Formats: sequence, structure tokens, C-alpha cells
Amino acid sequence: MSLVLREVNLSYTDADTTITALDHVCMEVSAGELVAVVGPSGSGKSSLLAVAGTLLLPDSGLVLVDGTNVTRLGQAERSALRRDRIGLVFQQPNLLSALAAKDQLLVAAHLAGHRPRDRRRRALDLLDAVGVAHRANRRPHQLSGGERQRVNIARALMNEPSVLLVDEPTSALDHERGRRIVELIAEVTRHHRVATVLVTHDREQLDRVDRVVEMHDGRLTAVTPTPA
Ligand SMILES: Nc1ncnc2c1ncn2[C@@H]1O[C@H](COP(=O)(O)OP(=O)(O)OP(=O)(O)O)[C@@H](O)[C@H]1O
Repeated sequence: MSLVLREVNLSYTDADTTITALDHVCMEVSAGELVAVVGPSGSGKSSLLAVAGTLLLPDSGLVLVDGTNVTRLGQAERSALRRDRIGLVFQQPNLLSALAAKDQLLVAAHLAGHRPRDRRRRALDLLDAVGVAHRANRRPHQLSGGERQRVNIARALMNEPSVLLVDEPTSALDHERGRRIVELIAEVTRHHRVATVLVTHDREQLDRVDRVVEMHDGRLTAVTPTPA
């Protein structure tokens, strides 16, 4: 199992109040599986991704990435694991404004220590796979919103992660472009055998996912099969 959350609890303390964001959350995602997380605003979806992505440590419970218990790792080890095994895609593609599309991917691979020749070939292959090879030399402001999100997805795959965490990737896109991005995420999940968690509020885009889980008040309250 690529990603396992077991009895995960997370709370935020704000002045004199404590907000429970994750309440005994359990989840398992295997390689090549796409799981969607839906739920109302404030239900804990982004907190779930932050914990799964090792950006936040839970108050209690286990988070396993490829069998490694991340809650036992020090900060440097956790950063290395995040860089090497986890791909993150956020709502707004956080691309570097000065760099061309292919260089966004090369920087990610450089930081992970991949050989220059390998990383150049992989970057171009990935841009081709997500449909923007013809935009490889363009900078973010020269790309459409959909193209930026495609580059973002390609970059997240650059270091061959086991786990792909995607937070509302279609919120800045129109319906048709959004649908194509979810299709792309389904394709890369299968092709690259990543365990993908997709947070979305758009229930119309769930026909390409393997499973849907619902969050309410920090709890995973329902697990539904893919709509027919
Ligand atoms: N840094 C923080 N400090 C205090 N409370 C927080 C913090 N981040 C989130 N929360 C609270 O934790 C709860 C869960 O928030 P979270 O962002 O995980 O929900 P969400 O389902 O992703 O919401 P949305 O769909 O609006 O993005 C909410 O009550 C939120 O107000």
C-alpha cells in the first residue's frame, strides 16, 4: 500500500480555541488508484492532504508512505521523503515565473540529484504525456490556465513519486478544461502507478475516479463506489 493513514488526529490551536481538523481518519490508497475526497468547506480536506504530504505532522496516528512511518522521521528526512516520493499539485500552479516549462521540471529533478541527461529526457517525455510538449520553452505567463496546470502535474511526476496529492486542480478552470485535467490525472495515476488523492468540490468530475470518500467535520463519513 503506497499511502496509509491510520487513526490520524489533527487540531489547530488558535488563541483560546482548538479546532479539530482531522478526527480519527483512516485511509489507504494503493499504487495506480485514484481516490477523490469531497466535502463541505472547512471539513478538513486540505488538512488531510497536508498530513498525507508530510507538510504537517498529526497530533496522533500513523502516516505511512511506501511503508515508511513519516511521523517517526526528523524534519530533514521528511523533506527528503517528500521530495523523492510525493508529488504535490495545488489549486494555483505555483510555477516559478522566470522559468520555461521544461526548466520547471529540470529544477525539481536537479534538487533530487538526477543525472542531467536522464532528467532532460524525462522532462520532455512528461511534457509530451500531459499534452504541452509544444509549450516546453514558454514561461508561465505565456501559458493558458489549463496548460499551467498540466506543467504543474508534469513537474509533480518528475521525481517518480509513489504518492500524488492534488488539491482542487480545476478551481481556476472552466468546466471543460477542468474535466480534461481530471481525465489527465486519472491517466497519469494508472500509467505511472501512483497512489493519487484528489480533493475536489466538483462532484460532476467524479466519473473518472476509483473511489470517493466524504469528509464532514474532520471525519471520513462515507465511502462510495464510483458513480456509474
Ligand atoms: N492554520 C490553521 N489555523 C487554525 N485553523 C485552521 C487552520 N487551517 C485550517 N483550519 C481550520 O481547520 C478546519 C479544516 O480546514 P481545511 O482547510 O482542512 O478544510 P477544507 O475542507 O480543505 O476547506 P475548503 O474546502 O474551504 O478548502 C476548518 O475549520 C478551518 O477553519
